[in-house]
Amino acid sequence: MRGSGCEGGPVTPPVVVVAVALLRGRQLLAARRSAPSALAGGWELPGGKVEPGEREEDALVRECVEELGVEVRLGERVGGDWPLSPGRALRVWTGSVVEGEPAPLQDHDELRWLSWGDWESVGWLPADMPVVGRLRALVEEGQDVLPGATT
Ligand SMILES: Nc1nc2c([nH]c(=O)n2[C@H]2C[C@H](O)[C@@H](COP(=O)(O)OP(=O)(O)OP(=O)(O)O)O2)c(=O)[nH]1
Repeated sequence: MRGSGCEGGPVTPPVVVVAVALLRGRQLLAARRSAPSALAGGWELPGGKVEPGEREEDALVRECVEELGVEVRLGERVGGDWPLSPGRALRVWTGSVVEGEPAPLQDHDELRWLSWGDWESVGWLPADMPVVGRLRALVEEGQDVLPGATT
């Protein structure tokens, strides 16, 4: 299109951080970061950066093995790109644990299954707050957000 005023160079794709909202019924797993110091003590959804050449969903399954020691099955995407710091985007899926019990093996010093009424009771990292709100709305609407959800 002429006259668009877009004079910049090629757009650099964002660094993608993937995270999973693990649900057990209406309980949500929150993880408290242990590092770096600027983020330590903040609560987040488990996950991490996608490695070069890696599929996003594969990265998320890998991170759950490394960080929590569990196998997960992913469900639906929650929203689109959630803003992080400039040049970074957070992409979130729902999921459920299919094998193992989550433990804070790496990057976290505490895990907590938050019951439905307590989802906002921890100090989420700023980027996660709207994600948690969106997820609550989806569950409230009765959307089937989990893979092969049973009761
Ligand atoms: N995993 C995760 N990271 C989040 C969330 N919210 C949020 O702001 N972040 C930020 C914190 C970090 O700056 C960045 C994720 O980086 P990370 O350190 O967890 O990534 P990683 O496990 O791949 O670690 P590394 O290999 O780079 O050490 O995204 C979230 O819910 N989950």
